[in-house]
Amino acid sequence: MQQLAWNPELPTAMRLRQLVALALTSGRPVALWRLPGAAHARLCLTLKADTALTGLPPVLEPSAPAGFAFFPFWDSDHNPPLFLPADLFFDLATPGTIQVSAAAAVRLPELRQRFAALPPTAPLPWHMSPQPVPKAATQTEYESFVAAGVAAIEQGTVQKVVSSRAVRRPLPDGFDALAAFKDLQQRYPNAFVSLVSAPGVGTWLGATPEVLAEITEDSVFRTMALAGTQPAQPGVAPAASLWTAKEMEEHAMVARYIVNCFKQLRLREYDERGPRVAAAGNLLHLRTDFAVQLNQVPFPNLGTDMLRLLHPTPAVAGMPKQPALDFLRRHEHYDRAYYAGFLGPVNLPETGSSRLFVNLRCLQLRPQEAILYAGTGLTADSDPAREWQETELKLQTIGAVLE
Ligand SMILES: C=C(O[C@@H]1C=C(C(=O)O)C=C[C@H]1O)C(=O)O
Repeated sequence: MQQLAWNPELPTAMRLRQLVALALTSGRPVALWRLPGAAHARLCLTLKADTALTGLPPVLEPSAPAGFAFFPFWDSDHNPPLFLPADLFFDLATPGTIQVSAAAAVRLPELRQRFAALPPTAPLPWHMSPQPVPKAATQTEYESFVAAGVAAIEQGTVQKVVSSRAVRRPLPDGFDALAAFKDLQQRYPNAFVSLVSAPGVGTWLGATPEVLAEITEDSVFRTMALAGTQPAQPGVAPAASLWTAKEMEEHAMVARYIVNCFKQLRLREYDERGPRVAAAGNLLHLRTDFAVQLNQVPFPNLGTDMLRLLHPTPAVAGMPKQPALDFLRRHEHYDRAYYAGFLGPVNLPETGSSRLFVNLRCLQLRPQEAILYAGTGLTADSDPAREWQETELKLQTIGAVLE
């Protein structure tokens, strides 16, 4: 990547808006994200939309291309796996410059011209999905779906299944996805906040608490089991919260699944911490963290291999995986699309670092409305009305930007 000055006279917010406009007005994919705890967002823009259609899960080795992965829950023609190569990379921590790939360097004069010609106040033409709007379950429908899940658990078909639903909400007047992205960063400093827009795929906005697979700059692989939910109580420290056997069991299944993935690869040297209580917006979750020192184990492809084994985890699908997926295919009755898939930067900005998150607490943008998504892990003790209530609580995280 080559670093160069990019319209340093423009205020940062304007430059960000114009870079997004450059992508959207020319049919190109763009991703914006802010890592948990980070002060600044980043942007990755791909010059050729068709190069983003990889059809495969991303490779996390340092030799793999740098870019942004956007992977659906179910891999299909309707919801193709994307990898946005970073032709243009903009880090809002260093707003005076952008980084460009060799392919973009060749086209710089044209890109600069197009950028300069963009009307600064035009509304942003976000990419919209060509798929029909997913069916939104009523409370009665959702509760009977949950009851079917509990029955499947009682019959022994599955041990755990994660039911979910979509909700349609009108967009407030003057809704601006970039302003919503900024709002999410302020509201949820510890979430992974993202805004992804790609032709033929649509536009997704989210603030997720769940790491799927990370490789940090200091060569540590990390993943987490995040499951078990309750509302945060004002004035009560998260660590003082009480958890039921149902929630502990729901969580333990995810932790055991991760340990089994390590076992399948014959990796024994991992560090496991938890369960601890983690706050995410208005909710508390049980969380167990796993870490592997990559320079102390003979597994150079651990990140790539674990990613393929992990997704979809029992935090979003169920246990055992295949019967749980079969149950969802038969009973869920809507298209999750990229909800409960995963997303995040690979080898970006540093070669050798990747940060992939489960796409939760998210919405999909449509011309006049937003589709919001939420799910809950079911066990034999689940009560349908309470599970509905839990999805309502989870919807509040992303729903906050529509108020
Ligand atoms: C499925 C969602 O969240 C997942 C399910 C949880 C649970 O069932 O307790 C908790 C965290 C996430 O792993 C969602 O937010 O939609």
